[in-house]
Amino acid sequence: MVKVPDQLSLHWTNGGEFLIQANTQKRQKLQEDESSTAFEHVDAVAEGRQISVETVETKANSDVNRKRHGRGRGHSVSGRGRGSKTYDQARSQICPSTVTPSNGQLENSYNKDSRSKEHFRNDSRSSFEVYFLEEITSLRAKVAMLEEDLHKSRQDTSSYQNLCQQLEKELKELKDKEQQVNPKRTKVISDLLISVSKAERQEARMKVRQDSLRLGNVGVIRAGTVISETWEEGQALKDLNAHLRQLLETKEAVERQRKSLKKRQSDKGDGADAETGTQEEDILIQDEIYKSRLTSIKREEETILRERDRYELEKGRLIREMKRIRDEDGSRFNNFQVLNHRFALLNLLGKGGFSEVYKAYDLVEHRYVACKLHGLNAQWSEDKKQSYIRHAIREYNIHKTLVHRHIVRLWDIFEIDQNTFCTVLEYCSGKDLDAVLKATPVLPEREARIIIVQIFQGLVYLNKRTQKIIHYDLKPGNVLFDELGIAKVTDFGLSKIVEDDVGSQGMELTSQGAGTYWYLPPECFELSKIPLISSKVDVWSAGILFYQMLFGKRPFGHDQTQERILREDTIIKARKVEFPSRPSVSNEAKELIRRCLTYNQAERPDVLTIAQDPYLSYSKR
Ligand SMILES: Nc1ncnc2c1ncn2[C@@H]1O[C@H](COP(=O)(O)OP(=O)(O)OP(=O)(O)O)[C@@H](O)[C@H]1O
Repeated sequence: MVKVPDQLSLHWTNGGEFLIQANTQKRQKLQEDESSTAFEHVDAVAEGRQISVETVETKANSDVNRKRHGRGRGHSVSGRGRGSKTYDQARSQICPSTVTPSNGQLENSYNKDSRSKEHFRNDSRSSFEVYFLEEITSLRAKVAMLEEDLHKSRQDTSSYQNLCQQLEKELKELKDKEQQVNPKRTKVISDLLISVSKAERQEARMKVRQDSLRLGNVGVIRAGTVISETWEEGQALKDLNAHLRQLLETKEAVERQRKSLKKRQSDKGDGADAETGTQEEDILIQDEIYKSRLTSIKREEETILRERDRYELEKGRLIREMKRIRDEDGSRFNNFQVLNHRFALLNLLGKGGFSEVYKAYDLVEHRYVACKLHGLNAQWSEDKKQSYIRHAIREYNIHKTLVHRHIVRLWDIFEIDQNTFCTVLEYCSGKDLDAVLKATPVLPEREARIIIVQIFQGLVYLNKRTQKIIHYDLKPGNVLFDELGIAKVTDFGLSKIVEDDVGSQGMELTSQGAGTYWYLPPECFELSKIPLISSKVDVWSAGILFYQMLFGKRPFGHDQTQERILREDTIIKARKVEFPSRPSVSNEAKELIRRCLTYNQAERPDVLTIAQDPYLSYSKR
C-alpha cells in the first residue's frame, strides 16, 4: 500500500483535504478491487511529487525567511509573492477538478466517470510540472537577485572603504594644516590682544594725567637729605576749597553784620515814636535779609561739600589707578609674555601682598582669565619659601575642587621659575566689592541684599560638601563681580578644611593672628586657649559685610587700624551691634545682622541654619 504523506494534508487545507480523503477512499476501493495498478502509479507519482513540492516549498519558505531576517532587501517580498502566486495557481488548477461537495459524491463521481480520473491525473501532473517549473524559475530569479545584491553590497563596501580612506586622508591633511595655521592664528590673536592692551595702557595713563590736573598728583618734598612723597591737590579740589573758604568768609561777614544790627536794636531801647518805629522795621527787614543770606550760604556749602565728597571718591580711584600703573610699570611681567605656552599676559589688574594679578587670555580655551603670579622673595630663607609654597599648594588643592556659580573658579597652577608660580583663575571683569564700596559707600538695601544672598549661597555650597570649608577671610576685597554683576567669593588662602572627626564646638584655629580683624568674630581673638572655630566665623564676617554695605561703615573698629583693634580688644568687646538711625533699613535686615553678629559662638547660627532666614530667600511663601 502506498502511504500518503502527512505533509499533503498540512499544505492542502480546505480543498486539499478533500483530495486526500478522496485518495484514501480510492485506495480503499482499489484494495477491495485488487486491481489498482494504474491508479497506484498515479498516486505514487502524485505522492512523490507532493513530497517534492513539500521539499521545494520548505526550501522556498526558508529562502524567504532568510531574506526576511537577513538583509531585508526589497526582492524578498516580490520573490515570496511570486512563489505564493504560482503555488496558489497550482492549487486552483488542481482543486476545481477534485473538489466535490462530499466524499460520497466524490466516490460516485469517481466510479461513474473514469474519464474524470484520467482528467484529474493529467491535470495534476501538468499542474505540478507547471508549478515546479515556475518555482524553479522563481528560485533561480531569487538566486540571481541575491547574487546581484551580494555583488552590489561588495561594490558598496569597497566604495565605503575608499570613501573612508579618503576622509581619513582629508582629516589628516586638515589636522596638518591646522597645526601649520594654529601658530599663525595664535600669533594673530596675540598681536591683536597686545595692540588692544597697549591702547588700554596708553588710555589709562592719559586719563590719569588728565584727572591729576583736576584731582591732584604725587609730589616730592625734601627735608634735608630725606626725600618723601606728598599729595598735591588738583585744581578742581583747590577751586572747591577756595569756594568753601569764600563762603565761610561771607557767612562770617553776614553774621558779624547781624550781630551789630542786633546790638543797634538793643541800644535803641523801647522807643515809641514814629521814627523809632520806622527804624525798628528797617532793622527787622535787614535781619531778615541776613537770615536769608545765611540760609542760601548754607545751601551752597552743602552743594559744594557733596561735590567735594564726589571728588574725594574720584581722587581715591585716581590714587589706586596711579598705584596700579606704577606697579605695572615696575612688574617684570609687563611685557606681554605667554606663560606655559598658553596664557597671554595682558594688563595688570592689581597687586596684593605677595602677588600680582594680570588679566590674561587663554589661547587654548579662548577665554579671558586672571593669572595670579605668586612671587617668592629671593631674600627669603629656604624655609620661608617652602612654607609659602606649601601654603599656596594647600590653597590650590582646596580651591580647585570648588565649582559653584558664586565661587571664583581656579583653572590651573604651574611654575614659572624657581621663585615664581602662577594660579589661573576665572576672570571677573567687574570691580571687587571693596572698590564698589569705595565708590559708593552706602548701597541701597535691595542691592546689598542680593549681594549677601549670593555670598551665602557660596557659603552654603562650602558647607554642603562632604569636606566642609571655612573661608575665614570674607571681606569686600574677596568678593568679585563678573560682567553680569554675579558676585563670586575668592581667595582661599586662609581657608580651613573641616575634618570629619571635628567636635561639635569646631576645629582648632592654628593660624591665629591671620585675617582682617574688622571681619573676624570674637572667638578668633581668644588668647587663653586655642580657639575652636566653625562655619560660624564666616557667618560673623558676612554679617559685618552686610552691615558695611547698608551703613557705609564697619560696626566694630571702623576707624581703627588692625594693630589698634588688637591692642584695644575692640572685637572682644563687640558684644552688641548698634544701628545708626540713617539710612533707614528694614527690620528684617537688622534682624539678620543681629543673628550673624551673635557674640556667643555657641548661640550663633551656623551657615546652613542662617541660610534658612526668610530675608535670604526670594521664594514666594
Ligand atoms: N579672578 C580675578 N578676576 C579679576 N580681578 C581679580 C581676580 N582676582 C584678583 N583680582 C584683582 O587683582 C587685584 C589683586 O588681587 P589679590 O588677590 O592679589 O589682592 P589682595 O586680595 O588685595 O591681596 P592679598 O591676596 O595679598 O590679600 C585686586 O584688585 C583684585 O580685584
